Amino acid sequence: IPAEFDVTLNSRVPISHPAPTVPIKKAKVLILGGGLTGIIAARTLHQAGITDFIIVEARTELGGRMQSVPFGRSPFPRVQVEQGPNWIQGTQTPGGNANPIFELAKKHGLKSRFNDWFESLSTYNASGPADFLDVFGQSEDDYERLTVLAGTRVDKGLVDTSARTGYSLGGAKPATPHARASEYYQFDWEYAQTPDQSSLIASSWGNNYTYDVTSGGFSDDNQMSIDQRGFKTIAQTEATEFLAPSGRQVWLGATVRTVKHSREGVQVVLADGRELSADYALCTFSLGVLQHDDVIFEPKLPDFKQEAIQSMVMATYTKIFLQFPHKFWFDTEMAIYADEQRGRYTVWQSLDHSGFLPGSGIIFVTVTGDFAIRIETLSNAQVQEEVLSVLRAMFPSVLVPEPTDFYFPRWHANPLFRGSYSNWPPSFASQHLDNLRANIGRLYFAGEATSRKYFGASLRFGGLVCIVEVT
Ligand SMILES: Cc1cc2nc3c(=O)[nH]c(=O)nc-3n(C[C@H](O)[C@H](O)[C@H](O)COP(=O)(O)OP(=O)(O)OC[C@H]3O[C@@H](n4cnc5c(N)ncnc54)[C@H](O)[C@@H]3O)c2cc1C
Repeated sequence: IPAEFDVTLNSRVPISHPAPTVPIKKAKVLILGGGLTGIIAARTLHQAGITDFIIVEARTELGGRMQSVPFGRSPFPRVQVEQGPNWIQGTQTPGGNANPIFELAKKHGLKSRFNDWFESLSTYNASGPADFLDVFGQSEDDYERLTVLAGTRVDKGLVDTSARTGYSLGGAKPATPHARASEYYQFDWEYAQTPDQSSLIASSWGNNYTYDVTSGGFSDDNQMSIDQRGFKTIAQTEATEFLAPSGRQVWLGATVRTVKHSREGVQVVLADGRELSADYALCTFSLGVLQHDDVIFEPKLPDFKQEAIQSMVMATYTKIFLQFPHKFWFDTEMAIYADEQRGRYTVWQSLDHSGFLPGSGIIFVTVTGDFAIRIETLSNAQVQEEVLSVLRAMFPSVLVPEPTDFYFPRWHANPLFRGSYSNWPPSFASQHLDNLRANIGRLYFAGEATSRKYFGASLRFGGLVCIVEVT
């Protein structure tokens, strides 16, 4: 309380002095979170003629998990690398449905390139280069059988199982480091958790609705953004097309602490004490944020909602970027490293490649799931040492130099995300998804995790579904 308002501190202030109040900003709709879902929800409202909304975002820019960061040290120019999403997964087949992200990319002239995950691939183990592409080919067939099995179970009305059970029923029981690394590349690298931790049916849905044209998917291409404006440019440029130039519809640097909801409306209290109120609110915060109680709901969310929130998993997918004074690695786009320990620094991608960022000296390795959470507890120096030891094993005849730059984000610890994207565990029932999406009176929910077809690793348009009801 400022001293001039506090009668106990300053007796000259008359006792009748009005109590200090923080002005409440009123809007028709508050959109909580300025990621892609929040932006598209705002666009939907705008198109419906409702312009009295405010996007409330804690970060200093829109885009959410779409985050490009400058990376690299002299003598190389610094380049933008994507610590969040990188690929448009499934683009369009002639005459077929277009992935809405692909549409945005075309509209805003995103520079991207086809990324050949399956044909431009080198393989290594702890002794160096090792050709196990035949084993890898087998793992592609195993994954194909897995998705077919999931479809059969849905058709027969059978219950879900883990993807591990599905693999085993299909006869796939990887027993060697080569087979386990190949399976990891097919599965964990997409779902950010192991087959044991993932739903058979839901993981296959995600795959089919994205890649399989006969199941309503877009195409089997993965298009990688190499745009130096950052992948986020498609979200941010789209937003500037309809948001008021005055900036009144967006509050940046505004961290929500409390969401009070009632039959009359929704009131939001920010970390700095400012308050906003509205007739409706649409919460697009990540599943991880909801799970972690970073935001307090008053009254508490009902039991059915809390059960749904806690039943899904916010998985972690971490890219570790390294820059070296010269390129000493493979000329393919991708590489698999098969360690004795499943999932230990398995998937490598060269950015210093003619199709991507040639001459950049950059390579990155991706880790997922529990291993990704584990490295967040280590220091940068410890992780760098582990990664370098793997590179030395992969390239025994090379004197692997010290990197000129090294970086990885800590998605799991980040209070605005608490992980990278959602994954369905085998115990997740379909009803949980309905409950995750369900509104509580005037408080609506959207975002990546609330999408039945595209939860997890595909950019989400969940906001569209809920906002129709709001309008
Ligand atoms: C490492 C990684 C790799 C990925 N790879 C791909 C890929 O290649 N292709 C693909 O299609 N998808 C990928 N994804 C998934 C994709 O990024 C997400 O599905 C999508 O960005 C989710 O958008 P959203 O708007 O639902 O959520 P978010 O982007 O999380 O938006 C929610 C917003 O809420 C804000 N927020 C959180 N808490 C608060 C608070 N208390 N107060 C105010 N604001 C708050 C956050 O800052 C954020 O901006 C990846 C994600 C990650 C992290």
